[in-house]
Amino acid sequence: MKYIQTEYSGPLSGQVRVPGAKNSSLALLAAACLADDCVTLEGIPQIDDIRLIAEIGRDIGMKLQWEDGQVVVDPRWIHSAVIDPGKASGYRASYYFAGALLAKFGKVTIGFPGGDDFVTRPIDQHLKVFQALGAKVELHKDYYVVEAAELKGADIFFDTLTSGATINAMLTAVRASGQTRLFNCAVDPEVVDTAAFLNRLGARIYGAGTDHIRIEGVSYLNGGIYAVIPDRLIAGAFLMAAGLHGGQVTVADVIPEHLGATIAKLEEIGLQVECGETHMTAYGTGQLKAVRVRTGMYPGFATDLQQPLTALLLKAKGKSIVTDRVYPKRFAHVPQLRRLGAEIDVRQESAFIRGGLPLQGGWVHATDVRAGICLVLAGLAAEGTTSITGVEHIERGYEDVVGSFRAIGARLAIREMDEREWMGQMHVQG
Ligand SMILES: CC(=O)N[C@H]1[C@@H](OP(=O)(O)OP(=O)(O)OC[C@H]2O[C@@H](n3ccc(=O)[nH]c3=O)[C@H](O)[C@@H]2O)O[C@H](CO)[C@@H](O)[C@@H]1O
Ligand SMILES: C=C(OP(=O)(O)O)C(=O)O
Repeated sequence: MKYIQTEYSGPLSGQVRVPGAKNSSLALLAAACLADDCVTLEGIPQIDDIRLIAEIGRDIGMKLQWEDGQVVVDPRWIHSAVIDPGKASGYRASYYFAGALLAKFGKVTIGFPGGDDFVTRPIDQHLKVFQALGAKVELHKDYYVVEAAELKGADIFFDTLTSGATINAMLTAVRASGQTRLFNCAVDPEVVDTAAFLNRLGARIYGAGTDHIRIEGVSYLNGGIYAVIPDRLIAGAFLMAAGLHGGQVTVADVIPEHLGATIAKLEEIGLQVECGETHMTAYGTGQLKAVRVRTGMYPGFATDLQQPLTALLLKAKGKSIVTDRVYPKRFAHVPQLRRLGAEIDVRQESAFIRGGLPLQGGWVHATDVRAGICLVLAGLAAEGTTSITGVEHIERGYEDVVGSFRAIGARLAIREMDEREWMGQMHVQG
């Protein structure tokens, strides 16, 4: 059993190179299925979610080959649109294979999405897209089947802002006959990135990045080369690390505009943030202010950054309130932070944080990727040693979490324990 051990670390300073975005990469690799020739993707991170996609790809005949930091995808030999339910449920964004394979083959059988568990993560808007474009959806216990004799363009009004279903609608409609118009679309950078990639292959998608997207169906998509956008969520968490003890952290290879709401919130808390064209530096002044944060869909404050921000707010004297409007139950990190001495109450969709209290190291468990990063930050701020289990969740989204935090002076390591030690720990933790 792997765990991460962190030690109290003083001011964190240094530079981190930000890898390609997990959430875009998951969409682009499924989108690559739609091409009629080889596609080269640059910047795809080597994380567990991507390794799972490579396995799914192998099962269905789509080859993925890593060459000098690029992934070459050959979709010409895909022979199956049946995806093992266990693998599909091993990560969240398997629904993109549903859209892409339906578009290419007219039928797909696939397990329900897994990924981080925030109590409810419906996929009704994805299914609505498939049906609106002419497909029949059958739901079974562990999998669903989507089938269409022909996909025909349609007008689709999303009931809620969803980046996943907006992307999936583009994947499904890109080869449909006629015109598809999407209304009330998410405007996340990952939506724009997916549209830009498909357009590079010859798709005709207009308006991505606004709330209204128009897609003119095409019958053929070329191969091509494309670089995925940087991971704004990894970048954001490293900027927050600068605030823990008054350090200075530079994130390189980023698109600063993608982090507008994060910069504004960090400045409100008391950090200074300087932006260059492709890098950003956060300076912790040592004076942190308690604040109110409400998550929202892009360009609002990202739900994926509320957990790391909570770790920072534990250091800000006074009462902070973090409200998650996107995933109102995304607070599984809170009981873990309490183990380290944090005083946080969760009521409805908000965490009420009493900041400025000392934290003391202990054993904690990461339940999802960003909860894991929150615990790493809290562990670096806590006196003594903190041991974080659930590393597999962090590795879904981070290539080398230990190496990248060490690059800014953090004291942490990956450790292993055998089953007997683990059982002993479980006993101590109750
Ligand atoms: C792989 C991936 O890209 N994951 C990201 C993606 O998840 P994901 O694509 O699952 O999230 P969405 O953008 O779709 O979800 C946004 C909101 O819409 C709701 N909703 C979504 C789909 C649906 O069919 N019905 C519905 O009600 C969700 O419950 C949520 O409240 O965006 C989330 C919100 O920024 C991020 O936290 C995740 O990191
Ligand atoms: C929620 C996340 O991931 P996923 O949607 O893949 O579960 C995340 O990246 O924070």
